[in-house]
Amino acid sequence: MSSNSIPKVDLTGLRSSLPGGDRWEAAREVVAAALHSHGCFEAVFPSPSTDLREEMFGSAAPELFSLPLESKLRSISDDAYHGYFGQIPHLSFESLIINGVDSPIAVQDFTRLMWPPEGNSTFCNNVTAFAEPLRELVEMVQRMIFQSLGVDQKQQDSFASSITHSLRLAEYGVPLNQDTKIALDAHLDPHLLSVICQHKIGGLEIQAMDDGNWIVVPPAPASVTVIAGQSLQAWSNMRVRAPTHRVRMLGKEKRFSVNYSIRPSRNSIVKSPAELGEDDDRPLLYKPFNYTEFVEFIYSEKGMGMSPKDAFNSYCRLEN
Ligand SMILES: O=C(O)CCC(=O)C(=O)O
Ligand SMILES: [Fe+2]
Repeated sequence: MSSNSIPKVDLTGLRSSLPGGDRWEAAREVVAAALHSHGCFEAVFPSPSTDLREEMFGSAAPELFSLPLESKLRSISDDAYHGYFGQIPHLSFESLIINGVDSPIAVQDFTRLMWPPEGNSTFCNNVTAFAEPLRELVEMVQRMIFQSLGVDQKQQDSFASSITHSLRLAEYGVPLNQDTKIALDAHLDPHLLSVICQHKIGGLEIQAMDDGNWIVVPPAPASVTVIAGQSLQAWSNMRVRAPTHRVRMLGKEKRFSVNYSIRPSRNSIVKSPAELGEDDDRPLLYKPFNYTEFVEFIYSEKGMGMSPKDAFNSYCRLEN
C-alpha cells in the first residue's frame, strides 16, 4: 500500500536504560516493522527542547557556517569524507562533522579548531546539550533492534564497542538547479543509523521501498527522523533496509539540518551475527566488510560511476 508519509512512533519518556514494559514493547514492534518496510520512521521525541532547537538553528549553525572557508577547511578527518564537505560544483551545500560528539572534549577540540585559540563555549554547550538526547534516542533504537531480532547480549556489546557517534551540521543555500530543486542528491547512508533534525525549513524526502515514490518528510517541532544506513542493512542481513533519500527545497530560504549518526569505527568489520546469518534459514546476504574501505570504495571513481545501490551490492552482496 502506497502512503505519503513515513511510519510514526511515539518514544516520549522511554529510556534505553529501562528496556521493557508494555509501552516499550509496543514501540519496539512498530520500530522494527518500520525499519523493515521503510528503513525509517518519524520519532515523536520532544528533546532537544524547542528553545535548544531555536538556539541551534537560529544561532549556532548560522554562526559556524558564516566562518571564512579557510577556517571550515581546517576540519579534516582520518576517515575519508568525515571532515568539511562542500564546494561541490552543482550544489549549494556545506557540512561539518563533529566526530566523537558523545565526548565533551571532542566538541571543545572542534570549537578550538574553528575559533582558535580559545574555542566557543556557547557553541560547545549548545551542541553538547543538543547531542545528549539524540544519543539516548539512538541507543534506544539500537536496543530495540537487538531485542526484536533476538541478538544476544554479547553481540550487543561487540556492536556497541566499535561505534563512532558524530553530529553533522549542514547548510543548504537555494538550490542551484531551479528545475529539479535538488539540494542534496539521492543517496544511501553508508553507516548504521542517522537521526535527522529539521527545523521550520523542510526538504528531506525518502523513497518508498514498495513503489519508489518520494515521501516528503516535513519538519515537526517535537519530532526527529530516524534513517537506517547500509551497514545496518548488511549487519541485520536485510531485516532492516536502508532507504534512498535526498533533499529538495522548494522555497528561497537557506536551510540548516542536524544529523546525529552512528557508524562503525575506523577499520571495524561489519559482520552479521550468527543469529541473523548462517544459523538462520535465510542465507547470508552480505559478506563481512571493512567499513572504512567500503566508504573509500563508494567515493572512488569506480563507486561513483555506479548507482548507490549498485555500489553497495557490488562491494559486499553475496551471490545467493
Ligand atoms: O539534511 C537532511 O535532511 C538530510 C541529510 C542527509 O541525508 C545526510 O547528511 O546524509
Ligand atoms: Fe543521508
